[in-house]
Parts: sequence; structure tokens; C-alpha cells
Amino acid sequence: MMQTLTLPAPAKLNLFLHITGRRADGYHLLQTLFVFLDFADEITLTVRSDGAIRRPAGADNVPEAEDLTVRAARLLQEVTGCPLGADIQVLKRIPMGGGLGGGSSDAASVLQGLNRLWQCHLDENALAALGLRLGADVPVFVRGHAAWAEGVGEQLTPVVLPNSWYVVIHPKVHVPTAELFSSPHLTRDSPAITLATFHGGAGLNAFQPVVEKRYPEVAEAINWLSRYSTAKLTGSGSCLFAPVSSKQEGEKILKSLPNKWFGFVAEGANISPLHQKLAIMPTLYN
Ligand SMILES: C[C@@](CO)(OP(=O)(O)O)[C@H](O)COP(=O)(O)OP(=O)(O)OC[C@H]1O[C@@H](n2ccc(N)nc2=O)[C@H](O)[C@@H]1O
Ligand SMILES: Nc1ncnc2c1ncn2[C@@H]1O[C@H](COP(=O)(O)OP(=O)(O)O)[C@@H](O)[C@H]1O
Repeated sequence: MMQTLTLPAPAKLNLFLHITGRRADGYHLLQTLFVFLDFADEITLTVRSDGAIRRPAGADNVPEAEDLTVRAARLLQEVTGCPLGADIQVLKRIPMGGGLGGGSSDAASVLQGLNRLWQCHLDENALAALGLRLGADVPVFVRGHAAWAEGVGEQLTPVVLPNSWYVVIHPKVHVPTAELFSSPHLTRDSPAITLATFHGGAGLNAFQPVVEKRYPEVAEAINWLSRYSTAKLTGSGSCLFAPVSSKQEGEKILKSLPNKWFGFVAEGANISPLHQKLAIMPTLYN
């Protein structure tokens, strides 16, 4: 039996994000469109027979016990009663806390990977439900298909989006998600839109006006990228993105990126790179 597995944990973009209402518990109801990027963290899982969950390598500023990868592994162990453990190595590439969903994606890759290595045989619905307990963005990464999302992001309808390249910029500013959701200036009553109206040009990021006002550095980055293409915030920021016609065009734009910011070019993917890899693995692990 295979004891080690290396899986990608891709970034996502929210191509638009509207807030349409609020649940009784205060959580916001969203409409958003998720697409994956071929830009990913890398997760290496190695089975341990002693039942321990360890993270020998990962983000320095995330304590082992708080790492979403460790929490995902513990949760899977807890619900399945699996006696095995794992070493989880996390190679971070995705900027953290930037609205690219890296932590959620890492967690989803661990759930999918350990479900195979430990032979838990949970189906995708069960894994997505476990993922939701870790964060609203985890289910879309577990399922691995570009999706129209409603609810808090867990009601997913798979969609096929036209191929596109994106320039993504991280203005190196940390925007706390909870603080944004509590802003009195958020538009919380956007009328529901459809995929057709999105394709017709509708769809903004509800957080963007609030973030631009509170974080001038993000506003400056959006202005800079807007010179080349339509720039928008992803999730609650601080990363922003703009569609470009090719990888080359994106790389040309990045050549003039001010040094103080980080940027990359990536292709959108309807099928997550995680699922592309899972699909070609030996059937024993599918
Ligand atoms: C905004 C989005 C869009 O994809 O992603 P990111 O920018 O984080 O990638 C998500 O909705 C991020 O959802 P989630 O991952 O659950 O956010 P968390 O950081 O756990 O939530 C922090 C706090 O924000 C508030 N919150 C979160 C989600 C939501 N639908 N309504 C809320 O009101 C809650 O007060 C919560 O305690
Ligand atoms: N494996 C992980 N990778 C990144 N962040 C993590 C991880 N585990 C826990 N976190 C915590 O989750 C927060 C949000 O991370 P991330 O998912 O990258 O951003 P966002 O939710 O804005 O897309 C981080 O600031 C960090 O404290």
C-alpha cells in the first residue's frame, strides 16, 4: 500500500462576490463564482502507524495545532475512528490571508488525501460536509469544480467557465475577514443575479469599496492594475486579479509591477489541479 502522497492545493478566485442577506446567526448570505488557479501549495502526506498528527514543515507563523491541515486530519480521524496518523508537510506558495483560499485548499487536499491513504471510504458529500466545519470555502476545494455558490458558499452548482489567464497581485496588506463582514458600510442587500447576467458584465466585489477606503495601499494596487485590465478584489482581499488574454501579456504587465508588491500569472481551471491529479492516480486510491 502507498504510504506517501503529494497533492497540489490550488488557489481560488472569487470572480465576483455579492452579499444578498444575512442568516439569523449573523452569517452573511453570499452569491459568488469560484474558479481555481494553476497556482498551488503542495501537501505531502505520510502515514504514521502511531496515530499522531504532525506538521514537520509549514507556514512559520501558523502554529501546528492551528494549521487547517492538522485540524482537517484530526477531524477525519475523529469521525472515522481511524487509528492511523500522518506527517503533513505544507509547502506554502499561496499568499496567506489574501482571499485566495490557501488555508481552505490545504485542508481540502488533506481530507481528500488522507481519506485515500487511510482508506476511510468517505464519499465526496461526507468530505465536503466535514470541510464546511473547518471553513466556508473548504467544500468547493473538496469537490474540485468551478462553481456558482450561494448560502455561505456551501451551496455549489458546478459551472464551466471560458478559459482565461489572470494576473494576481498581493499588495502585502493583511485584511481581517471578520472585521470586513462587520463593517456598517457593506452593501448587504444586493439583488440576486444569474450566471447569464454575470457573463453580460454584472458582478462586483461587495468588500471592495470598504477595503479601498480602509486600506489605501490596496486602492493603489487596484488603480495600478486597472491601467491594463478590469481589476477586482478576490474574497475579502487583499489580493486582486485581472483577466488577461495570454500568459505572455500577463508576464509583460508584471515586469512593471512595483517592487513592494508580489504578483503572479496563472491560468483559470474548471477542474481543480487537485482533482486532475486524483483522477490519474491508481484506482486503489480513488
Ligand atoms: C470571504 C470569503 C469568500 O470566499 O473568503 P476569503 O476571502 O476568506 O478567502 C469567505 O466567505 C470567507 O468565509 P470563511 O472562511 O468562513 O471566513 P472566516 O474567516 O472563517 O470568517 C470570519 C468571520 O466572518 C464572518 N462571516 C464569514 C462568512 C460569512 N459568510 N459571513 C460572515 O459573517 C463571521 O463573523 C466569521 O466569524
Ligand atoms: N495551512 C494554512 N495555510 C494558510 N493559512 C492558514 C493555514 N492554516 C491556518 N491558517 C490561517 O488561516 C488564515 C487565512 O488563510 P488563507 O486561507 O490563506 O486566506 P483567505 O481565507 O483570506 O483566503 C491565515 O491567516 C492563517 O492564520
